[in-house]
Amino acid sequence: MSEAHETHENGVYDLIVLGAGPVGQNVADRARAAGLSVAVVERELVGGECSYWACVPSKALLRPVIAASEARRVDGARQAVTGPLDAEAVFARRDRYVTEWDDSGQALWVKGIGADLYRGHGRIDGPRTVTVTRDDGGRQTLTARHAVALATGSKPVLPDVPGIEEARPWTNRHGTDSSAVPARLAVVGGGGVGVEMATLWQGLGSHVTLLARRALLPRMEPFAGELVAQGLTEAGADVRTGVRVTAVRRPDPAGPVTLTLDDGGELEADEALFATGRRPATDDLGLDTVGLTPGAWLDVDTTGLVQGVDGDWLYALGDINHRALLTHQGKYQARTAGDAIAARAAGRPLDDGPWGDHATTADQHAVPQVFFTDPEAAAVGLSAEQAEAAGHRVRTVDLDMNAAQGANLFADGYPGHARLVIDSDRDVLLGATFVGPGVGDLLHSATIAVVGEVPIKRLRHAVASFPTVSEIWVFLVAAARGAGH
Ligand SMILES: Cc1cc2nc3c(=O)[nH]c(=O)nc-3n(C[C@H](O)[C@H](O)[C@H](O)COP(=O)(O)OP(=O)(O)OC[C@H]3O[C@@H](n4cnc5c(N)ncnc54)[C@H](O)[C@@H]3O)c2cc1C
Ligand SMILES: NC(=O)c1ccc[n+]([C@@H]2O[C@H](COP(=O)([O-])OP(=O)(O)OC[C@H]3O[C@@H](n4cnc5c(N)ncnc54)[C@H](O)[C@@H]3O)[C@@H](O)[C@H]2O)c1
Repeated sequence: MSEAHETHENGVYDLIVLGAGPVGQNVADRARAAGLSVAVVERELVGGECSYWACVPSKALLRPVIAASEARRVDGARQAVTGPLDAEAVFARRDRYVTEWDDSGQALWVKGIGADLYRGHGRIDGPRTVTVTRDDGGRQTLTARHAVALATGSKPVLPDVPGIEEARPWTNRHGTDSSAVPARLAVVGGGGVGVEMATLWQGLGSHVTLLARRALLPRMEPFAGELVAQGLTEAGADVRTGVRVTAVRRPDPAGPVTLTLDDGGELEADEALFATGRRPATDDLGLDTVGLTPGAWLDVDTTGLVQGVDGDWLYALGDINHRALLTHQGKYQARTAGDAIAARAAGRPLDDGPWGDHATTADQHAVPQVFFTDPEAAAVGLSAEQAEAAGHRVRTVDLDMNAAQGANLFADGYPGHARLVIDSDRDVLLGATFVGPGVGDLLHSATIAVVGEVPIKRLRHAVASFPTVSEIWVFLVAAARGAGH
């Protein structure tokens, strides 16, 4: 295998990675560990959207909101948490986690794994060829011996309604990098970004109105969105479902923004944050030079190879393949593809059957997700509706979380609910959903049960410690097996 420094001068690498978000970094790391030479191309900040305008700043900002709320759920601690959050201190905490939007540490990490970092906009220019255009207009051509991995992520979508551009709406960018609390914030969209942003800004002192076309968190079990809506309402937010925004206006650039709604009403706010979905960052990637459609999500096989491109050299990992717009799932795809690229480069056979080393089988069966709302909503695998739609014969087991004494000790009046979705034919879990304070850290137990296809009968022997929130498993499994077990 060639070393990076040998190839640097002529721009030839075993692997070229476009995008240095968490996904690009992981595929680079895995390929370097296997001895391949790697170039990483990044046009903005090394670390990507996740590090600077998505996962990391949102969770850095949300944690103080949730921590204060959790304290208020515990008698004795509640009396000590009386005032509002110190917003300035919360923003300072966020600034530390995003290293003041300075990526030099992450750039050093890329160099530390022995990859070469190219700063600029990367575009494919025919098979195995990438051009990098720097901010100063300078261009460089790189050639890949074995593979090019696209990991350029996604961008927010704004609805096509009159006045939207002039109204200067917030997206996830201002929603995570602002250091001022708007007195009134309209949040449009009831998916993950919408509910987390509503929780966060309401917690920091805004009066939030959340507008959603449908129920909140529509891809989860219905009770998840219902309990999250209830939590937001109790925190003082105005949650309105079944409503659409038809126009936006901000006549005075320094004044408020007004949203026109399809129920005939209007809503005035100081800022409007649109969390109305994502599109792939593939519009300016040179996809047309290899027969693909610019701006489209990229369809990949289980190893991450883009379908419809000859020669087994082009991979698309993370958000842009639309399998699961989640950092952890993208990193899993990146580790898998990095190993597959190394195996293909060395002429080794692939282990790409279900659950093999070179297969992203979990993308289909066991994607875990935690929304850091109050209460938290956590799910893995299929909801009951999704399992039935997929043709499984299913039964469900439902319990309020306060069936576990550990939950009550964790939070007085613990608000929460759990559901297991069980394959009636094989008696294994297809999915699990937990809603309640702190359930995010309960989720991995369910992920292991789903991935491991652990029979419900065997799960009886997975004893949860008393008195933890995890004890809900004991009651769920007992209910799943029926009386007498
Ligand atoms: C508000 C918010 C909160 C979220 N919270 C979570 C969470 O808690 N947990 C979770 O798992 N997921 C979360 N997500 C989703 C998560 O952010 C994405 O799934 C993740 O960032 C995808 O990683 P990626 O590496 O594919 O893309 P990105 O992180 O978007 O990185 C892509 C990189 O590619 C670069 N790039 C793009 N085009 C080019 C080009 N032509 N040339 C060179 N470089 C290019 C970009 O500058 C960027 O640095 C959240 C998303 C949002 C919006
Ligand atoms: N903690 C986490 O894991 C986390 C947090 C935030 C986001 N994410 C991920 O990031 C991705 C993007 O999240 P998102 O919330 O931006 O997208 P999303 O697609 O999950 O939700 C967008 C919502 O906006 C609604 N919508 C679309 N157009 C609309 C319009 N014109 N008016 C009103 N509503 C409209 C949709 O019905 C949908 O409910 C998701 O896959 C999400 O899972 C993850």
